[in-house]
Amino acid sequence: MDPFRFTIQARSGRARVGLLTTPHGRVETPLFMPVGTQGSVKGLLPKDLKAIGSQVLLANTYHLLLRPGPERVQALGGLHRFAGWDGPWLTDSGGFQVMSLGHLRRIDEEGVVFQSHLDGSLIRLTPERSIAIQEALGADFIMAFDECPPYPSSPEYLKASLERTLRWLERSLKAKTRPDQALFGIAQGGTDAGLRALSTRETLRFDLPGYAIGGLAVGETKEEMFPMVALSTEILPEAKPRYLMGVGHPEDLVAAMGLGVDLFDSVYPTRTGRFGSALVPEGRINLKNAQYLEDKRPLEEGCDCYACQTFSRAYIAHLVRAEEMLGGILLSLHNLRFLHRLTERAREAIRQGSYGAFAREFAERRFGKEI
Ligand SMILES: CCNc1nc2cc3[nH]c(NC)nc3cc2c(=O)[nH]1
Repeated sequence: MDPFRFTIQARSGRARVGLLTTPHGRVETPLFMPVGTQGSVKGLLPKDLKAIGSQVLLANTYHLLLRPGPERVQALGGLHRFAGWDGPWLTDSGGFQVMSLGHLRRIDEEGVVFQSHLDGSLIRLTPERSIAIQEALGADFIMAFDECPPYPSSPEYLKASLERTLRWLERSLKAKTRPDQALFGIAQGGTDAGLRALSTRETLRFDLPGYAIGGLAVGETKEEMFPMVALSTEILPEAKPRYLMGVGHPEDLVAAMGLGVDLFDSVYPTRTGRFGSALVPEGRINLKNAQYLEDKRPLEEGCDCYACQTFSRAYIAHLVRAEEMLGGILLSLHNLRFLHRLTERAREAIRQGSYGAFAREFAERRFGKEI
């Protein structure tokens, strides 16, 4: 039986509720994946992530390659055991972080050569090596080794890059040995509709358990990004999960779920939490702002998270000003719970066949009035 079966449970317009089976349990989509870059969602205990409804965690291959190394993680039982999360994990393939973090030295047909941001040592990543690393780490979902072109890129560069990414996808698939891991392909093509369609169609020639929409959320405008998301989900098969990489603003999740996206990841909720901001239906409040120092209300009225059930905005504003660890911890916990509640409510609305009303109500509160 297919260890990664995906079945559609309900539809509302193009939005859908899916049930995704994995070797580490079944998960409901649409879902948001908290990012645990180095095998830890910064400041949060796995048991608390479970309690707020996290289902799948994401870890970064680039970071775990540099430290502690995939061999060590494997020797210590793999990611699930090592990091104390027995639900599904997804690892990325390392290329993207090399572009953004590592000191890229060269990119050619073989792969990429980069300098570690930790000690400057030279490291080579190829499709084969990326898959071997992800197999050692032991995630349930692994990603093909691709190139995410910088924004903006010329059509010529975009085309050459997407063609190489397709050759790298073939090599990634050939290098795969574990049947208990699902390899997702990643479509590219930037914000060029013709190239986006071409890359998506060519990626579909590989029969894979899921497909990612890559190359977006890299600095383009929303007006450029969303037509590419819509185009992608028109082409991608209904029966497979669609993963929009790096998208994590609430309004973007609501729009993309309405376009049939099933999986999301972003550092936004945890990073903005560490920087002192809380996600609320109207948008975001920054607890560094003096106006909250005597505000007895919770971060968000009606939120069921521990931070909102236990503390006031005034206390959390104090923690943020005092640079107490607990400030970032409580805000990260709330922000993730906010996104998990959003996807829970979205799944419920889809089941009721009323996703349009849900999206409109969300938009009215988010954009209806200034905070
Ligand atoms: C799995 C590694 N490959 C890979 N990661 C990505 C991560 C992203 N993160 C964002 N915005 C924050 N866009 C992304 C695009 C890609 C992409 O096109 N490819």
